[in-house]
Amino acid sequence: MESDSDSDGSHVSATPPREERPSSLLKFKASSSFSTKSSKSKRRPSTPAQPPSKPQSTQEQLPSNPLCLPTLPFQIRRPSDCVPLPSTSQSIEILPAGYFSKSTSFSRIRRPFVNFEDSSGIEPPLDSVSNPGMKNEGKETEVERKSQSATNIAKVGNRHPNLIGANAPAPPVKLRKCGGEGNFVRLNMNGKRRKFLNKGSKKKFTYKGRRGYMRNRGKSKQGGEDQMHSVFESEEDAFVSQMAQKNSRDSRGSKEFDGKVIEEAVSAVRDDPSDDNLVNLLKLVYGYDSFRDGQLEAIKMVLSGKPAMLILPTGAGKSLCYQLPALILPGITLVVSPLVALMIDQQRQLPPMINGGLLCSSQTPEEASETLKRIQEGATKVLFVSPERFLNEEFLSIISTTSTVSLVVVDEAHCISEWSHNFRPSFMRLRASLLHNKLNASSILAMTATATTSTLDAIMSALDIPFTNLIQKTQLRDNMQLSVSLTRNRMKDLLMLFKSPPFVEVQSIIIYCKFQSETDIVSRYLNDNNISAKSYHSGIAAKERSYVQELFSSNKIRVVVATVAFGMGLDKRDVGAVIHYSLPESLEAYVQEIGRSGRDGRLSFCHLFYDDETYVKLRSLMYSDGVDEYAVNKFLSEVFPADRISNGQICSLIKESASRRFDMKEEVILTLFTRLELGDVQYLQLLPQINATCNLNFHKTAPMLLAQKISAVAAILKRSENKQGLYVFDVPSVANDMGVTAFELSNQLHNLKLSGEITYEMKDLAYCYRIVKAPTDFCSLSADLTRWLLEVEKSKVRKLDAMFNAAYFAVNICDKTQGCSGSNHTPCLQRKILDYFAGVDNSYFSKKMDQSSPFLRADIKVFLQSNSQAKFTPRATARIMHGIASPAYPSTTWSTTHFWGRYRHINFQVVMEAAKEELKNFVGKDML
Ligand SMILES: Nc1ncnc2c1ncn2[C@@H]1O[C@H](COP(=O)(O)OP(=O)(O)OP(=O)(O)O)[C@@H](O)[C@H]1O
Repeated sequence: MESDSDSDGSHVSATPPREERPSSLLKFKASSSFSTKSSKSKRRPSTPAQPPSKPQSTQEQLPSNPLCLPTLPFQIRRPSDCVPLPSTSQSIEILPAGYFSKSTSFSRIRRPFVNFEDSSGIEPPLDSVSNPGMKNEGKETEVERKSQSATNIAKVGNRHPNLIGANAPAPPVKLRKCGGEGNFVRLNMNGKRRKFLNKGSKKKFTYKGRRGYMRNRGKSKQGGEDQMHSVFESEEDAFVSQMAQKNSRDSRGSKEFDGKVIEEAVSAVRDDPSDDNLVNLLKLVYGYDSFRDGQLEAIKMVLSGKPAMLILPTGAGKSLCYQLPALILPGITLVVSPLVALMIDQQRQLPPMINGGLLCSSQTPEEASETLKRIQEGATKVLFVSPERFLNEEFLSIISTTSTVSLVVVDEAHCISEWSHNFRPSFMRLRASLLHNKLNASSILAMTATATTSTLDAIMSALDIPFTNLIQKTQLRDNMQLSVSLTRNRMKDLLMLFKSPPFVEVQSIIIYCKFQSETDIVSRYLNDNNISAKSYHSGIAAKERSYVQELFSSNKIRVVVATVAFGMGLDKRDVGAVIHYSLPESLEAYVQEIGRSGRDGRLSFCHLFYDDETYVKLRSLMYSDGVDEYAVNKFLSEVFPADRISNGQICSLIKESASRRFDMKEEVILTLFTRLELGDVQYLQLLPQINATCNLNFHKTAPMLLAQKISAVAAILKRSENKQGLYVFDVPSVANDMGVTAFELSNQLHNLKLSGEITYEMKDLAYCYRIVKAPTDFCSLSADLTRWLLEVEKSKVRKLDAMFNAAYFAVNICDKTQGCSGSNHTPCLQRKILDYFAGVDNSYFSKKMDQSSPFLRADIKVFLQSNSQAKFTPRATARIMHGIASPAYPSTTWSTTHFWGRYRHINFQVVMEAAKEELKNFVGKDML
């Protein structure tokens, strides 16, 4: 995305020197502030060079197309081509109740706020407190820091009360001496409740140290960019493991509580779930005097067995809404969460009398079986489980046969919806039918802080939650002061922000950047200016990340400069400011990220820098997941191979190579699979991913002799190729021949290995699925799937546009009659955010991208001619013109072309259309 050099034959360009910025954007008031730095000046001089090394052409690697794949490198579809297969801006007054508290935080600021629109408005740094963090960084004790922080906050204006609810600040939790074992209500194997034997024995509760959870997988994200999913389970690593171990060591070991008193309070609630009894239990368990807004309502709904949808702001206390019911309900509570780090954090925060467990795919088999054993023993009251694990047949059967599932909690429930900012295909597979039929779950609770109306619809219909059971409070806390400024020089402006009130006085700050490289540069710059900072992103070694988080959590460093990889699951209560160095990708992401601040209820400060160049770059990136019909068709033809389709057949698709062949990210492939499983017609059933290729070696008995005795060996010999003495075969194919599952075949191989007959190695991680009903009309199916994916892509672009619009509005359009002043735009940003969540269209600004360029077609032509050895689709060509890497066209190969990212400022769709026209001409000419 970043690179741009002249190095291939395509240096002969029809284009004059590149425009330095999107020209149409310049027409707008705000756009006068584009970075004046010429990107061209950074480029190497144009030298005739070799064309980029030949890419792995997606088409060349395909098997002959049994369906309607064209011979052209792109597809022009006509219905007759398809051969069916045989039968196989609102006013503040209308805002929701509770939107603004009577004492809104922004109205309490007494000091003038730094104004980035008018530098004359910037207050000089206060001499005495010019940068308290600078003096003793890493040396102050926590007490000193806290007292200084309190003084500083007081200097800024006032100590802000906890505005999240109507509650007074929470008193410290006082836990009494234990009168029983940790989990005073246990399940036996029948799922029935039984009391502890040592009830009332006054035995001191200690939390047993738990084993590490995850193996070190230390992967770094390709491309230097941390998308939200980069920190999800598939990429969890040693950091998570370390945190898990640390948490299990230090979370609960020293706490004590009076189990008998709590047990009595629980019994009282069971008999009569009145407000008084619940508040009494709240006090005993947490030490809090009252529930926050929405908590009591949600808890009562869950206790009454009704499915509930809960929308509360970040840091408002959603976790308590399942923790307390978990204590009261007889069975186990399952919490499905998208992020292992989040699960670990939530497990750590469980009160000591609630025994927690964790299950995720990155655990070792030993760790997972230990957790399962504890569940079977009834020793686990709340189980945090990743969706991948949750959907595993084995898990479902263990849970349903050994436990009573009282409650299933879907945390970050927006991940269920493809219209959310953070869609997870595995979440989409969580459905009410599954939860009820397979688990017999008594109750369901879905929770999120960020859901638009369409996301909400999707969640509630997937989980069968009626709208009467929606508990929705405002999606914003009002103790966050929101400011925004257009930046010409982000680095300089950032430093200025740090030197100005109120930021100069804030002790704990997170800066969010889009790219990993930015985090390193910014943190170095801050350190050079005596502000202690560390960078954090998924490319940093796990140990180092863990260390950075610890330094930050213990206030030994003032600033963490991070990508989105940091923060989810972070409940550091005293983060006083969040600065967005780059525009977030959506208002949902913005709300989540600023929600890391002010969790102690005090006023926090959130500043957003925006500039048009970053917006244009991000807008390009929104097209990196999209696919077109040509690719979907290829995908379908491999998933349902014409020669091998039979219902019930188990098949596999190797992830890495498929991703390159279809030029689709693995996540997109999984999304398609999910859609084929859960759409109107169920075409397939997804099975757990497996290593699909087996390399096997015989040791004791000759293969033919062994085959006479063992049917698995006979089946293997039939299907395998001999490669340098090794028998290489596809595991699902052999399993199909034998009429067993791949899992059963693996068990047989394992036994043969134990007997010394064979050794083997499994590789090539693959999606595994059972064909339920092969589609009869591939063409209309691929058209439907493509339409859906394009809608999802458009929705992502609209989200970014809405984010940009909000920032643009604040800086350029806001008339400051509603309480905004200087760069402080809390009222208007809050309104924009709430409008957005309520479904009010914010996308008026999206049309401002350039719609064309006189040189575009000519440049595409030159590009195609100079890379005639490769085959392109219109989308692949447009991606290169936008500088977007994809599995089949990686940046390592293609960023060397002169055209890489050259037309980023032109609407992607326009570039794609132009590419389509040129490809038609190009291929046509070639054929003459
Ligand atoms: N009734 C209450 N009174 C005082 N403090 C509370 C209350 N309920 C929860 N809290 C505290 O609020 C903090 C945030 O809670 P929690 O982590 O559950 O928030 P959340 O809504 O899940 O936030 P996020 O969406 O950001 O994960 C915790 O430290 C918790 O102890």
